[in-house]
Amino acid sequence: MSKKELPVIDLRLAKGSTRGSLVRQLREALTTVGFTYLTGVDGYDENELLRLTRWFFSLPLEDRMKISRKCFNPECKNEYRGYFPVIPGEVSHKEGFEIGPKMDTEPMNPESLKTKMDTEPMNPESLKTKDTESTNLESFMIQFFYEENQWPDDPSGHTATAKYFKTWMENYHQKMTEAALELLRLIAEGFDAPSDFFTSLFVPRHLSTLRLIHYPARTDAPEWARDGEYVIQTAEHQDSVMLTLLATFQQYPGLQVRWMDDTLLDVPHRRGHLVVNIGVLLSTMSGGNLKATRHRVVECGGDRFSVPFFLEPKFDGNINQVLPSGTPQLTEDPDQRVFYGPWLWEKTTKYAEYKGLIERLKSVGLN
Ligand SMILES: O=C(O)CCC(=O)C(=O)O
Ligand SMILES: [Fe+2]
Repeated sequence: MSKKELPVIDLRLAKGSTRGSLVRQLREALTTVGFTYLTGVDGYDENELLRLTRWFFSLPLEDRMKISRKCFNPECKNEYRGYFPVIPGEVSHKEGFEIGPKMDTEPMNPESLKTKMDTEPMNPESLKTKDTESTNLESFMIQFFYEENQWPDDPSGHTATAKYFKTWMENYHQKMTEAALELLRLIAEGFDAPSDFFTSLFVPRHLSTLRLIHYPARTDAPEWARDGEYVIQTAEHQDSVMLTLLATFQQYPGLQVRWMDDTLLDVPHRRGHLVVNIGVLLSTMSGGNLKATRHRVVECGGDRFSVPFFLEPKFDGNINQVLPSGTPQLTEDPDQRVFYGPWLWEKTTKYAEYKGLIERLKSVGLN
């Protein structure tokens, strides 16, 4: 890799005799840089995505707060999916709206999933014993992660736009899921694993998250949110998930990726291209071969919008697996199942915003 810019992958090459070459290109990109541009995603419409994202954040704050997480507005019903406001005093300076997969049937019934999980041992590290308490906690976690999306109903006279927004975003979530699962098949093939090596982790009910982000301009950024000439909007980090498909937009640069020589590379927008990167979970499941590269967002002279899609397994997907030629890294025991849901719960509830929820659970004898 001579040039210092992200490689470009064209998903259209997955069809026909060019697939083998695409598999090799993808493996090279993701085992070195860990980031790539991705084009050729069927139906990807960045103009409409940006228009609707802007529309959402132009709604009165009062309307957005009606569909926020409970920790930001006790009157809301949702704990996990929905709007989150800017938190003053944090380096990460953004508001967002998080959307899970569309629930095709009824919302998840914890009993049906639990019956299935009871036949498979849970990871003792995540959920100590199978006594009543932990079983109740398990039910709570399932309901928490599988809660239904909430949507703006826009009482200010744009009801048709609000309906269109919901349908469009549900479809976009589905399209991103399909593209991400095709990438996982191509990745598996690149490691001489069966094409569907990862598929069972996602079917039938994965927990992937589509996040619309608005970074408001910060005119008076404090010293601790600066790095030399830059104002930081999202501190340097690795994504924790399997794969991220990030939509960026022409007017809003600001993404910087930690290159292999340890310098930070500006990643400009490319028309019709998403940016794909590996998360820690998939890196772990590849025995460290796929790189979960660090990246950050810096202010680009005003407001900024972006839309990452995070591919995540289902609640009872066993994440203690590794592609051929690697050893499982999550536990000492390769036969030990580690389910995604409880693993994610441990991580999610460490955030300050969930302190209140943990207190509530403790007060009723859970957690
Ligand atoms: O806003 C961006 O361009 C990147 C956001 C990001 O890295 C993240 O949400 O994990
Ligand atoms: Fe990220």
